Amino acid sequence: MLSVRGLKKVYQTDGGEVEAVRSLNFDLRPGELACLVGPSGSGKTTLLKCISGLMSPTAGEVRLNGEPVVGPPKKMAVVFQEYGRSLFPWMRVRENVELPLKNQGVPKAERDRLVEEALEAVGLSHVPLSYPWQLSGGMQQRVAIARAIAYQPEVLLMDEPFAAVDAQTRADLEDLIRTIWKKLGVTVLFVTHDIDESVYLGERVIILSSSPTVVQEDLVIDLPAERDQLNTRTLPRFTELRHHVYEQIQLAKKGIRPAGAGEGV
Ligand SMILES: Nc1ncnc2c1ncn2[C@@H]1O[C@H](COP(=O)(O)OP(=O)(O)OP(=O)(O)O)[C@@H](O)[C@H]1O
Repeated sequence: MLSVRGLKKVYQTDGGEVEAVRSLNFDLRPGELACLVGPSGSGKTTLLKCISGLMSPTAGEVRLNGEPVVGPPKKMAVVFQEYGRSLFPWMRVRENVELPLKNQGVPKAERDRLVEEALEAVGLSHVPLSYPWQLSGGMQQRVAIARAIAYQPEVLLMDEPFAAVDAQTRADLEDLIRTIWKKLGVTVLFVTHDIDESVYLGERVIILSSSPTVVQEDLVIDLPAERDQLNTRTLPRFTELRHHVYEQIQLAKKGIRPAGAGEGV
């Protein structure tokens, strides 16, 4: 469904060229939930900007359902880390969720239904008339998630969406993402700094090398599909996978790449 081929991004700065991403190759199948981890500065945000069509790559391409991505695709939604800046403070919760649908020309009755369903899915049906600043950080991030899913995307990109919320809320939001993902069958690419989170959430973890970036490893997460915060995290296999991802990131930071890294799928 989503294909990244030979993706390269070089930024032009006053200090010269910065090669953020050298050559990235991977594919996401329809309905897959993949996490993306890598050392700080390895180009995760750069990659998401290229995938979402917000920025053009220097070379290579992104394809969605076979079509090259040259601008923001209709069937893609993005949730950013900074919920405080991504919601409009002068709009009520339901208006924030409704806005992209309005912009798309979705008729009023259908908008109402989609907004209601999305708020229900994230457990916020009781606060449609609140303003974002009247809600906790975790609730604001759930509004951002509701806005993304109301839009009925085929692909949901998430850029460290839970980095700014407390640990307990984070655990709840992780479970919310898995529930929504299963219910909607949406393809999710989830960027995180948190190794445990990547293993807990993903069916796959794509580990990036340090800059200039290639795929260090593309790891299948063979944990049971039914996951819960207590039992899954205490499984011996969870510990093994977490250990493995951690080790790869440490190697990536030292610039050590396993044989075959960067060759793609
Ligand atoms: N607009 C820009 N202009 C110049 N260089 C940039 C720009 N954006 C990012 N970079 C550089 O590209 C590299 C990758 O940055 P990017 O933000 O994509 O990494 P990241 O993996 O998301 O980082 P982090 O995990 O710290 O959020 C870094 O060296 C960064 O300094």
